Amino acid sequence: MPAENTPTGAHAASLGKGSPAGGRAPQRLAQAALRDVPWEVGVAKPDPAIVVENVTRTFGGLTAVSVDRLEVQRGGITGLIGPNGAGKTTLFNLLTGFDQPNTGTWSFDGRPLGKLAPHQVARLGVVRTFQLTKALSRLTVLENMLLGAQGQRGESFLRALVPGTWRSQEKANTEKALDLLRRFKLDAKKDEFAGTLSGGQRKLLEMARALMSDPQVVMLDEPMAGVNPALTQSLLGHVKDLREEGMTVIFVEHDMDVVRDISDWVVVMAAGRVIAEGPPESISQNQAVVDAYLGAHHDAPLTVEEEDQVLAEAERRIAHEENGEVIDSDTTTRGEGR
Ligand SMILES: Nc1ncnc2c1ncn2[C@@H]1O[C@H](COP(=O)(O)OP(=O)(O)OP(=O)(O)O)[C@@H](O)[C@H]1O
Repeated sequence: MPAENTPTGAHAASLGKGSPAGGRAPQRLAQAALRDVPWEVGVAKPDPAIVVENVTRTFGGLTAVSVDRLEVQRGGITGLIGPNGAGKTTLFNLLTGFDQPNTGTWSFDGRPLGKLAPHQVARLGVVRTFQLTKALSRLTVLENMLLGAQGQRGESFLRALVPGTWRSQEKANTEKALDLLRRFKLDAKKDEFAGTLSGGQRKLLEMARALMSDPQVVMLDEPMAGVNPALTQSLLGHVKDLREEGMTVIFVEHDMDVVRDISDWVVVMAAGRVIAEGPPESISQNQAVVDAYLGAHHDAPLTVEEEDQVLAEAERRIAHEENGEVIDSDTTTRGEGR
């Protein structure tokens, strides 16, 4: 059932955006559009922004992604869930040009996106953030934002950093960056090095930076991971705001409470495949999902081996984060951001 509350919270109100057609809140529009869609894998959506067909990606003998068909409804928030190694990040990498598939096609608004580089995909309106944030430690927060202004004239950020050579476009970019930093409450940090930000603030910067290119589709890879509870609420509000502004949001998340809270539709992956999709309330009723994911994650206590795995994974992630802090150029390559 659609929520009764109009989701124009403090965040949305602060944006001063008008309400969409018919005065109905986007959450209700997205949920209404999806209300009669059957809970079936690969099902057609009334107004798909993204359509994925027969996309496979293997690494050696491992099939990381094998998606026959997936449509993502425009203007809604789609949660992408699944156990570790299900292929969620690889699918993000493929859809945004950071990796190339073995087979398959995908499109945004009917335009094929295959074989495009990430910046070309971004110019067409599809951007993503990374699980491990890619804020560049040795640039200031504002400079990081200017790097996000892709697809616009005078885009060389180096030029934008040299006083006296700013063009109107770069001035506009700076104003836009400052507006976004205010919105994400990072304006006071604009001249600080991104490396001094907390993990949560980096997530905010990552999201703010993604918005510099005026995207229509925003793909967020674990936007809440590692963020303290106070900032989680703020991040959740910002994700809802993207929908308020008419954007299509796809996000990867492990926390089912978060998924239930903000998703209009949930897609479940396991072993590279989509094994279920439907509104959030359909997911916990789905036996395949319970078997592949929820049961394994939430019901059974961890075995000693599983605990060791969790600890090893945590150590790996911390090591990555520490490495991430010394990244000094935006040289994203295949498979990065995992
Ligand atoms: N560059 C790579 N080289 C080799 N194997 C890879 C590479 N990238 C991903 N894989 C493998 O592909 C599978 C899917 O990984 P992926 O990171 O997409 O899963 P995920 O669902 O995002 O997992 P998590 O929730 O842990 O982030 C995993 O088995 C992973 O080890």
